Amino acid sequence: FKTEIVEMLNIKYPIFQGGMAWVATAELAAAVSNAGGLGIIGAGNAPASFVREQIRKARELTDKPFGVNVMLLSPFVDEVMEVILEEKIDVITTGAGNPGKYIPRLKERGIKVIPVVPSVALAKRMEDIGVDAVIAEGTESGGHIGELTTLALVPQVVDAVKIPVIAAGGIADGRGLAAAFCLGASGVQIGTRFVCSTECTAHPRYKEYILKAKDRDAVVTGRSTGHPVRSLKNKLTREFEKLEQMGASKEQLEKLGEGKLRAAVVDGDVEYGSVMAGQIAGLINDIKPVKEIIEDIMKQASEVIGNLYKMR
Ligand SMILES: O=C(O)COc1ccc(-c2c[nH]c(CNC(=O)Nc3ncc(Sc4ccccn4)s3)n2)cc1
Repeated sequence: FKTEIVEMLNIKYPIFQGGMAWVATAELAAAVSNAGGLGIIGAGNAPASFVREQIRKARELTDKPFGVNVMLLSPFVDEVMEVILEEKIDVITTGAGNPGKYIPRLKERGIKVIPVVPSVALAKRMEDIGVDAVIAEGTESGGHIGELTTLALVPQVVDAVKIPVIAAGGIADGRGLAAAFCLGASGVQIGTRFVCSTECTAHPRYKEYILKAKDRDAVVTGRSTGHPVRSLKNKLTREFEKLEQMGASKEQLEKLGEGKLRAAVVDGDVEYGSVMAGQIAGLINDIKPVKEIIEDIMKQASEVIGNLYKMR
């Protein structure tokens, strides 16, 4: 599948690994890049020193291209961008905001910028300011989400912009990759599926909780704060729902959510931590090496597309 995005980034397969905060460390990103996808280090809310260290570690583990995801709500976003400019990273993705103010300096360094967009309007604005591609992420995704589904958002973004579109949200196997191609995407970004990989450094209890999840367990909390987040049902989400029903303030709700992703990913606190995962969690029932995950996706996508062809 030699798509535009494969050519642009000099990768083998049109598969990005989501730059998930706390989860997407150098080990996971390097494994994905070594397997032919685009591994992406998640900067999350971490300071510049952490990001520099992860980049150094990734460079020891792979000589393939890899990216860094900049979470634009991070208090350290400016210093993290400085590190990215200094370290001459090939490509960055961005999330949870508009990277507009950083584009000129990134482009002059030849760094490719691929923002996540939750709407057609933002996709168009991003194309106008010169980004290289967009990741159209549906509400099925884990973590901080928009309102539109992948099936509705992706074709509308594809029709609205000329730059390549990566589909994200609810994709975890070859059927999802084949579906994304049918909608006009040049590739996919996958998150939850890569959490359940051997090389992922998230706590084993976090991975187990995803394996046990069913289709309706990935619920949304925090809509009233303006930053809705999808995570697996547990005591924290029930606490969130109760507070929201009681009309708790934005500050109270954000206070409740603080540090909870780290508690889940690093300490394995799946009861009171924020076990961020997408609606596709119910499809994931095993922990496999990244190479196997990627090769299974490519093999199944070929079979599905072959069968569709025969059905004509
Ligand atoms: O016009 C604007 O500025 C609004 O623009 C946007 C609005 C939303 C998005 C968006 C949605 N999804 C993504 C990419 N995915 C994510 O960013 N997923 C995330 N998961 C956990 C995160 S940590 C967090 C979460 C909330 C509040 C504070 N910290 S970020 N970006 C991108 C741009």
